[in-house]
Amino acid sequence: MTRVSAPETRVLVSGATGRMGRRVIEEAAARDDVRVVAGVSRDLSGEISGIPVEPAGEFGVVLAEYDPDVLVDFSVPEASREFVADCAEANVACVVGTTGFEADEFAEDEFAEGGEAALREASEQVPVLHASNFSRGIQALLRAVEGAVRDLPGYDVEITESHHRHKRDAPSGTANAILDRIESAGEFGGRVHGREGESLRESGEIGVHARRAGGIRGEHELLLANEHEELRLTHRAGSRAVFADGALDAAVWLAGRGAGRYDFSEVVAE
Ligand SMILES: NC(=O)C1=CN([C@@H]2O[C@H](COP(=O)(O)OP(=O)(O)OC[C@H]3O[C@@H](n4cnc5c(N)ncnc54)[C@H](OP(=O)(O)O)[C@@H]3O)[C@@H](O)[C@H]2O)C=CC1
Ligand SMILES: O=C(O)C1=N[C@H](C(=O)O)C[C@H](O)C1
Repeated sequence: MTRVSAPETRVLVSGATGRMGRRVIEEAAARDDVRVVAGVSRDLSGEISGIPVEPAGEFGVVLAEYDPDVLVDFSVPEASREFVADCAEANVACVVGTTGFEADEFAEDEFAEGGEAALREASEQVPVLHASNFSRGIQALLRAVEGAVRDLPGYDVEITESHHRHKRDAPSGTANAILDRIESAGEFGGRVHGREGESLRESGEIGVHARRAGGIRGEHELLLANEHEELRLTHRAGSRAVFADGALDAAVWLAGRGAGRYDFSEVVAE
């Protein structure tokens, strides 16, 4: 009997020369369900691990030439918006891992009702999945956050995230996603980013702290405390492979779906 295997998902990587782009290319090489057909970069024309890298400035031409099923984007917001708009025109699905968009651009209601124009518009024509964190552990953390906040009303809430010294945006996209979950699960005042000088903690505020040092891949801790006890929920990424593989899982899952906005929790649930 001849065994018919599922076709590989053809992936184009934007931000291909970056820490994540390179890792996506490396991880894809070890899988048989995806194939990176090309990467794009502003500066490099050549190859990364045998994969052709084409000019980002000719993105539309690259889409036509390589005919990918899915774009996997780990770049910067200003570039990501353009890539996604071009993909919508070319009927290419989009998995976006880039963070650092304007506050609330990607908040769930904002996306649906008018926040991030490029993603919203693209999702009317092609499937679009944006996640600030493609690790499965963070998906579990997000669910745990909701339960903890609901179960511990009135507890003080603080988030600390730690990343490598090259990270451009703060707080991290993941910290923002955790903040959104906290605020949807309970009644809180405002977000307070760091503290200095006269800064007595007010009831209901959520403290947010960003550390940048060395090569830390990504750590997020949620602390809930009252006078008598502390609960700490911590996630630590040991390698960028966890993000790259999650994004590739999302690409395989997204290929062939109808236009719309999708969430990484749907990928993890299957
Ligand atoms: N969702 C998730 O799970 C994760 C998300 N991230 C996010 O992914 C993003 C990238 O992270 P990382 O790989 O560490 O960053 P890097 O700085 O290493 O890479 C970013 C890449 O984007 C490209 N780029 C930068 N500016 C432009 C531009 N104007 N036009 C086109 N391309 C551009 C650069 O390539 P070149 O200069 O060659 O064009 C660069 O290689 C960040 O937003 C980060 O927060 C990171 C890890 C996990
Ligand atoms: O820039 C990074 O490295 C990471 N960015 C993402 C974020 O901003 O949340 C995810 C992960 O923590 C690594």
